[in-house]
Amino acid sequence: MASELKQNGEENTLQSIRYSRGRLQLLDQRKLPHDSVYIDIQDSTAGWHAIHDMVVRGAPAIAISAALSLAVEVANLGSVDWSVNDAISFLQKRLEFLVSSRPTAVNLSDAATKLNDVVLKATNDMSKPEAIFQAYVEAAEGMLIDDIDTNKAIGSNGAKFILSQTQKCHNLHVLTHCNTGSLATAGYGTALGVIRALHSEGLLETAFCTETRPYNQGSRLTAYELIHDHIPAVLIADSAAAALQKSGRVDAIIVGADRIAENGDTANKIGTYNLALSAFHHGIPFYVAAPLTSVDLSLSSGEQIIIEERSPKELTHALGGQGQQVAPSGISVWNPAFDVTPANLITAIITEKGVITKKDSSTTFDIKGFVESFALPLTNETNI
Ligand SMILES: CSC[C@H]1O[C@H](OP(=O)(O)O)[C@H](O)[C@@H]1O
Repeated sequence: MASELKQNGEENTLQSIRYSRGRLQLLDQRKLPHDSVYIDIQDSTAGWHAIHDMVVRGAPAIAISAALSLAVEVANLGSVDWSVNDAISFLQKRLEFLVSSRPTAVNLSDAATKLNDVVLKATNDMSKPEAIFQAYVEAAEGMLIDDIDTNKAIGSNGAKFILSQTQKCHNLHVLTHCNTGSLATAGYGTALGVIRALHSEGLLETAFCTETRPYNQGSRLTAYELIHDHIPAVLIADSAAAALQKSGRVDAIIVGADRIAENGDTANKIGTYNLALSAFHHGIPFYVAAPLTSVDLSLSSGEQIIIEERSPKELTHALGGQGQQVAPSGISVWNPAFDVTPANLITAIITEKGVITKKDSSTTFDIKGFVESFALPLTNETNI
């Protein structure tokens, strides 16, 4: 067993997840950009709270953090007088509990389903609880390691495709929303990974990032990442995004995803739909960048995606609910954390396996066909 799991090989302040077998630390993203504080996560209960309270956030990051929180719990169990069935039941119940921490990002339930499959397969091959626990831990660790390669493939595919679609051969101005970088993944990022790839190829003039109220993932996290990587960046208010597009200073918009339905309808941070509507009006290409673990083929359209509603305090108090009260007591609040952008407003979906475009005059995507073309396991809602 690897005693020290090397992740992206370098210590940096953008590492949302720090892991070695038996130990998990999560960067407390609620304290960024001012303080870089890591919290020790001892078990799946602590993992659940870290995800629910947005210590860690971002669809891939919450899936990996959940998986690893149970891995450290298992690694530190010590000797238990359990049967094989006890071990399976324990893992399945903890995975089901972890999935309940946040409802919208499918990556979390996708990871739980895959880990459950690993556990059941291990049961067939081995007859000791320790062996089943070992199989679980190694599979969870694999998700951490694989994510960075996935994100770099998304970055490369996205940069090539965006360049192929624009008349400009450099000096691109790209607008992004929320945070989809190293802080939302195991490293490098998805939509922000595409921006990193464009920058590293010398193709990017400016990355515009929205502040992304009410939780300010853009002003607190994406701006932090862009400054950290010395990428030329401009922060704008969410409400300035349409005016910026009207000014002609945006060549493309690229966002992440929390759950993509079979037809390409995409749930993402609240405000994404606004951007897509404005992009459509201004004739600006609108791209979604996400790993295939963000696809939920069990949903035919975005109508069925559950949208998380978060605390009113995120609006009535500054700093996403952590600061002073700014709205009068007693005001009613509606605070959906995500919205759904219909496929007809999305130009293309950039994945680690390639870019999904619409066929002919279709207004929707055939994601099932894309996934099957790689003979990949079909992603469906968790079955645990
Ligand atoms: C690559 S992260 C995907 C997605 O997650 C973020 O939501 P949250 O910060 O609430 O976890 C945002 O919707 C990103 O686009």
